[in-house]
Amino acid sequence: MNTPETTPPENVRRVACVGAGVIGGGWVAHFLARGYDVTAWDPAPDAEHKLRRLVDAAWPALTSLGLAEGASADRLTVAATLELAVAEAEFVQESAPEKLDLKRDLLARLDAATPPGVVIASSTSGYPMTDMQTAAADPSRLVVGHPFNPPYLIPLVEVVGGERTDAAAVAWASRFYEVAGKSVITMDDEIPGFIANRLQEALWREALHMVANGEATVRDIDLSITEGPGLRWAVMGPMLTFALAGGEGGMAHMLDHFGPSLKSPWTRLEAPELDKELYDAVVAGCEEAADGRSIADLVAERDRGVIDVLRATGRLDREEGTR
Ligand SMILES: NC(=O)C1=CN([C@@H]2O[C@H](COP(=O)(O)OP(=O)(O)OC[C@H]3O[C@@H](n4cnc5c(N)ncnc54)[C@H](O)[C@@H]3O)[C@@H](O)[C@H]2O)C=CC1
Ligand SMILES: C[N+](C)(C)CC(=O)CC(=O)[O-]
Repeated sequence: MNTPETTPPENVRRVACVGAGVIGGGWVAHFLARGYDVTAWDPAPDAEHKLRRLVDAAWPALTSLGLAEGASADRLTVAATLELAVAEAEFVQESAPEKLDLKRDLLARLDAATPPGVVIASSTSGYPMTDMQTAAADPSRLVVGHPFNPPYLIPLVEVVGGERTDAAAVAWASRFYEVAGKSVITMDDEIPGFIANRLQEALWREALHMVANGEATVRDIDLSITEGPGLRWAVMGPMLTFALAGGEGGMAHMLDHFGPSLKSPWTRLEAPELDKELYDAVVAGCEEAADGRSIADLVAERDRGVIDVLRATGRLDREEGTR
């Protein structure tokens, strides 16, 4: 993959974002705030309008976090074609809909149009790159770079290659994301759902079971995390958090004490049937929880809250590469 044309991660100036919805738009906002020139492409007729609106909505939060020198929303160009978007890119982030055939064809098209040696990353939430890279002429430069919503505030990116990805492309992408201000987990193996989504989906599956069985409301589910473990998880992960549950004895005492409860029939990890009743209950519960606030209101509220948490836990003061 490493050809003479490959720009060192530290020297990248121009990034292309292909697919500019919730996540692609969030990536655009992030890269602009970090001082990159960004070229975007999305086939939807109203995509440019929506993208610029998303960037404008995110900009106050990004300004309050601190923009990179020279960063400006004016450094966004919306290209008329995919080919024009990637023609001068030094890195490409694909964020098109989560459909395997579409990703396969799109990555092949991106590979054909992008200059040699340039790494192309997919935002996929769970497809293994091995399954997405099958139609590309040069699959060696294709990697997964899985972000979290919104990519302009949540630091984590999970990076992994496929069977035909060159290890150099994975290393390059991981370093590039670090330089671009993200926290990176690089995986050696293609774990289904990666790491964080596997954890989130387990929690979500249990939540849906409880709603389906009338054991908890949508509000109960959300409150149980925001007023409970979620507060600790922003500071320490579930492992260290539970180590503290063992007092002076730490994790060893915690396991001796509570380990046997692992076998208690608390969970229902089989996925519940997402039938109309459950679907309607979850949608109605979220509308009730929103209590009249629009999606734009909730996005602004979430962004303020995440920034407060990042600030309160000292993450904004750390050196380059942590956000
Ligand atoms: N929404 C989320 O919370 C997260 C989503 N992701 C992943 O990001 C990717 C994008 O998801 P969202 O932004 O949520 O979807 P979205 O539906 O908000 O945006 C998808 C965009 O892709 C465009 N599009 C449609 N066909 C296309 C094509 N052939 N080529 C390029 N663009 C095309 C659409 O016009 C739309 O603007 C998916 O792979 C998803 O799994 C990753 C992390 C979180
Ligand atoms: C719901 N989702 C699976 C698309 C979520 C993600 O992939 C990551 C996130 O933002 O939580």
